Amino acid sequence: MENTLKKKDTELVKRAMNTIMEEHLKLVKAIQYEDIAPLIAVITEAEHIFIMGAGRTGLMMKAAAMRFMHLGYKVHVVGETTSPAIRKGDVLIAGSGSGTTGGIVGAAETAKIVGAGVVCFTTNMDSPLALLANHTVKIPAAQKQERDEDVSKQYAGSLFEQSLLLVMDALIQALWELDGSPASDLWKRHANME
Ligand SMILES: O=P(O)(O)OC[C@H]1O[C@](O)(CO)[C@@H](O)[C@@H]1O
Repeated sequence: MENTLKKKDTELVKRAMNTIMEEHLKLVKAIQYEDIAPLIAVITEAEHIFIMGAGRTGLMMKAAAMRFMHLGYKVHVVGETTSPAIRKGDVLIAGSGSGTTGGIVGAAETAKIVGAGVVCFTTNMDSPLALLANHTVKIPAAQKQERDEDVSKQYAGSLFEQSLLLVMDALIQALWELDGSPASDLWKRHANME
């Protein structure tokens, strides 16, 4: 009996993983990579990179911020105590599935006022954040309150949040390839106090 249950649960988890992977395989084909390409110049030319996102979206953005630091960029996570003022010549990179999260839209407005660039990753091209941004990358995933099983069977913004990390990592991988530094150089920047 116990073994049958374990087998059933194993199959359940395996099926869930397949569902997620199938959603990603479909999503990566729908991404407009031409919209991501200009970000290579935007990021390499920025004096400081400011990273922002809320909730789970914010956790993915923080993971990307860490890699930008490993690559040697001057990067700040908006809201952290050591994050300075954004200025002209800097860029704000914001992730928001809905594109309506108040603090992020407010930060994008501030960035625009001082003359900094704004990049956003969102599912919603008509959102206030997308309309404010200089560069908008559409992640073709479900919005957090959209229950369209054809787009995603996962809860809320999960597909968006996972894809955001993958897209940011693809961008970071491309930046690393262009940079050409050996992994040992990046490794020196890893935190040695954790
Ligand atoms: O990606 P959005 O739409 O800005 O939402 C931010 C976050 O808000 C939440 O709804 C609650 O924290 C999360 O699910 C999501 O990651």
